[in-house]
Amino acid sequence: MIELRDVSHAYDGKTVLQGVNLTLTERRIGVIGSNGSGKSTFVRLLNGLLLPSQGQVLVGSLNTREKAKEVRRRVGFVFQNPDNQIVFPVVEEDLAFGLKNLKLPPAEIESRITEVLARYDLQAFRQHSSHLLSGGQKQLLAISGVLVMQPAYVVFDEPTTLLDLRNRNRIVQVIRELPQTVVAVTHDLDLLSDFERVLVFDGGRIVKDAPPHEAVPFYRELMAR
Ligand SMILES: Nc1ncnc2c1ncn2[C@@H]1O[C@H](COP(=O)(O)OP(=O)(O)OP(=O)(O)O)[C@@H](O)[C@H]1O
Repeated sequence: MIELRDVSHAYDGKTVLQGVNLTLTERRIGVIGSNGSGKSTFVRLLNGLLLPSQGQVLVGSLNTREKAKEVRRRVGFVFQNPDNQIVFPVVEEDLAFGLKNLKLPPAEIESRITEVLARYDLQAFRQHSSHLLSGGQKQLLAISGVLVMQPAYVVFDEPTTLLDLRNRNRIVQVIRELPQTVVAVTHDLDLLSDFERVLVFDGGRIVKDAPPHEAVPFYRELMAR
C-alpha cells in the first residue's frame, strides 16, 4: 500500500500539486491529465525521487523522507525515455549495476539477469552495446533493469510515448503480465482499459478518481471544454 497524506509540491515557490490524500491499494493504477497538470511530479513522489514540499508519502510503513533507499528498492521507476535510464554501455553490465550495489552473490546476479533476458527475448543482446538497441529493445532493457531489483511496485512515466505501434503493443503486454503493482502515467488511454483505478489530474489536483470506464470519458470531456 502507498499512502499520500495531505501532499503538496512546489518548485521554486510555485505550487504544482495540491492537497493530495490517497491510499493506493489496487494492482493497476493509471494517471492521466493535461500537460503540466502534475502527473510526473506525483509519480516521482511515490519512490522518493522527489520529496513533498508538504505532507507525507508512505510506502508500506516507510516514509519517503526518512527511508529513501529502502523506498527506492521497493518502488521501481521506468522513465519515458530509456536513454535516461540506461547507464552502462553493455546490456549485461547495465542489468548488473543495481544488483552489485545490493551486494548480491554473483550466482544470484547471474540468474536474475539470465531470467529477465529470457523473459523478454533479449538473450542474444547480452553482450550487445545498450545504446545500439532499437527503441523498443531499449525500453525492454530499461524495464528489465528495474525488474531485476525485484521491486514490489513499478511506476511508469509515459512508457509507450516514444514507441511505434508494434513496440507500444509489446510494452502494453509486458505491463499486463507484471505480477507487481503498477502505477502508470500515460496519454495512451487504451493502455488503461484493464486498469482498476484511474486518477485524473488537472491544475495540480485530482479531479476524478474512478475506474477507467468512468475516468476516461470524464477526462475526454474535460479536454473538450
Ligand atoms: N524541475 C522542475 N522545476 C520547475 N518546475 C517544474 C519542474 N518539473 C515540473 N515543473 C512544472 O511543474 C508543473 C507540473 O509538471 P509535471 O511534469 O508534473 O506535469 P505533467 O502532468 O507530468 O506534464 P506532461 O504531461 O507534460 O509530462 C508544470 O508547470 C511544470 O512546468
